[in-house]
Amino acid sequence: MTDLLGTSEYKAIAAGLSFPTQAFIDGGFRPALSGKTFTTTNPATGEALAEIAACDARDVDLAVAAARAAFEDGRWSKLHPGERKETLLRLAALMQEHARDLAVLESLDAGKTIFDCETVDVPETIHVIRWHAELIDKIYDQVSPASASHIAMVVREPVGVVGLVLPWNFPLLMLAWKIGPALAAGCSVVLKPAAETTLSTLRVAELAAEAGLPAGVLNIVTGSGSAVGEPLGRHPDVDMVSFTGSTATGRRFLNYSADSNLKEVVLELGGKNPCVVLDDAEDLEAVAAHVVNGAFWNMGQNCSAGSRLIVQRGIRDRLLDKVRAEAATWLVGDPLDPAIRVGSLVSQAHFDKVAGYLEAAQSENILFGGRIVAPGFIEPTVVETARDSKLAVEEIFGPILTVVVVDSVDEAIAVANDTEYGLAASIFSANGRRALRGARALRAGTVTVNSFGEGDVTTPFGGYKQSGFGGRDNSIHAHDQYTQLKTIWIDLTDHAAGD
Ligand SMILES: NC(=O)C1=CN([C@@H]2O[C@H](COP(=O)(O)OP(=O)(O)OC[C@H]3O[C@@H](n4cnc5c(N)ncnc54)[C@H](OP(=O)(O)O)[C@@H]3O)[C@@H](O)[C@H]2O)C=CC1
Ligand SMILES: CCCCCC/C=C/C(=O)O
Repeated sequence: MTDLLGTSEYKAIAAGLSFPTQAFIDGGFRPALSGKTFTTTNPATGEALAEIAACDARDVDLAVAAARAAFEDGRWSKLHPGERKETLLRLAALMQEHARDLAVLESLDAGKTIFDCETVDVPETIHVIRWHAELIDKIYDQVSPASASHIAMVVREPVGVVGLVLPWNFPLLMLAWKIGPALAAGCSVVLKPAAETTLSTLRVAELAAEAGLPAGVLNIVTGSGSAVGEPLGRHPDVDMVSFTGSTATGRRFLNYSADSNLKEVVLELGGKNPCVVLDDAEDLEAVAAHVVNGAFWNMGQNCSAGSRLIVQRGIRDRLLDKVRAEAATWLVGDPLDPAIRVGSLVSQAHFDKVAGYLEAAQSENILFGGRIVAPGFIEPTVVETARDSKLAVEEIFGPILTVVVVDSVDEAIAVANDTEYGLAASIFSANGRRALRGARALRAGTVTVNSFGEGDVTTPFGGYKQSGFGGRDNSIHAHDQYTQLKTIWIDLTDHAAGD
């Protein structure tokens, strides 16, 4: 467990931080070709943090060309897997050395609490990079059951140049979920961080260079979705794109692919994830802790947030008392105060969007919270509502939990599945058989029983329905995104000898 510092010590670290602000292309930091920049701010204070290179399609072209050259000459793609592993382990070690600075940088840039950055985002990011590094020299290819006169091999090859487009809610962790397997597999990467949360990504690029990652293998093109994300999605020399973000933007990437070179597209999209509590659930304090964590962790800015509580009527009152008590312990305030669990929403624009939902909640039955604490800061809010209300149906991506009361297990599952999304779900019951039947009936990529969570790096993460498709992040299956299968048939017949 990380030893946390005091707020003043974190502020002192923040004041002394240094970090790159230019795009990272072909092994070096450089301004946008246009010379333009954009300002990134600390959403918790509104203060400007840095001017960052505002790249466009011409910078994307440069980065893709660098990635292509690196891929084709094999400086990374053809290295022995064990050598790639050593480089990635050096990167993980450097990130560990600079873990505290990375945590503070992430907190400043995204409004995330230092508590989460120190205890989850940064340690988990390092763990994920290490895990994929360790995996890569342990994956074997296959020999198929062909006849005695043939050998048929099935070998994995890196896909080539991959475009990775990241969201702003877990900037470091999503970077690790994507570059971990992509680099381990031998691909070259052109990565676009979300404009709001670029700084930690650039710092990792700096550390990657220090770790010995060859030039051109990891390129970071900074800028907006329209100026950088779209040209990357449309680029004819990008072999695949792995995207995490909204369903609307994911849809665009399919169009970009269809309109360009039919690049592979892997989408990890939104969610409106149900948390089903059946009336035989036990230890309601523990259940409430999971419910509150699922709904309010990272200010609810989590595609797998348990944002819909579906509770059987018989247990409603007792559970909601516990949920209220638990939510009251989630203090809202300065993200650099380690006692704080609810920091700032990521940006003014996102705050405005969530505040709109809070406004809509005022005409519903608010059970807890419901206030804007300060610009950017919304207190955890629990609101009872109809199953088809706007609040219960749309992805809010903020600290607002909806509660829908049901009368039976079948109704609970029906309400849970009545959504266009299918990323994650939870079910709570003391009866193992009921819980497992429910787990099988819930249409979601990850279902947790008597807990909330996304699993860990060992288990695949991705969605059913409009929560995404094309592959999974995390686990050995993540490598499927970044490799393709080649069949090599060898005919052993010696025609000259007649056998
Ligand atoms: N699944 C998840 O984890 C996430 C879901 N969301 C959901 O999406 C909502 C909107 O958030 P938002 O930031 O707008 O999410 P987006 O899906 O728009 O952003 C995700 C990434 O895509 C980029 N992008 C945006 N527009 C385009 C485009 N036209 N072409 C190519 N790339 C593009 C963004 O760039 P840039 O931001 O720099 O412009 C960012 O890097 C949230 O309120 C939430 O509901 C948001 C983030 C993560
Ligand atoms: C420690 C696991 C954290 C998982 C966060 C998953 C979020 C994904 C997303 O929002 O895209």
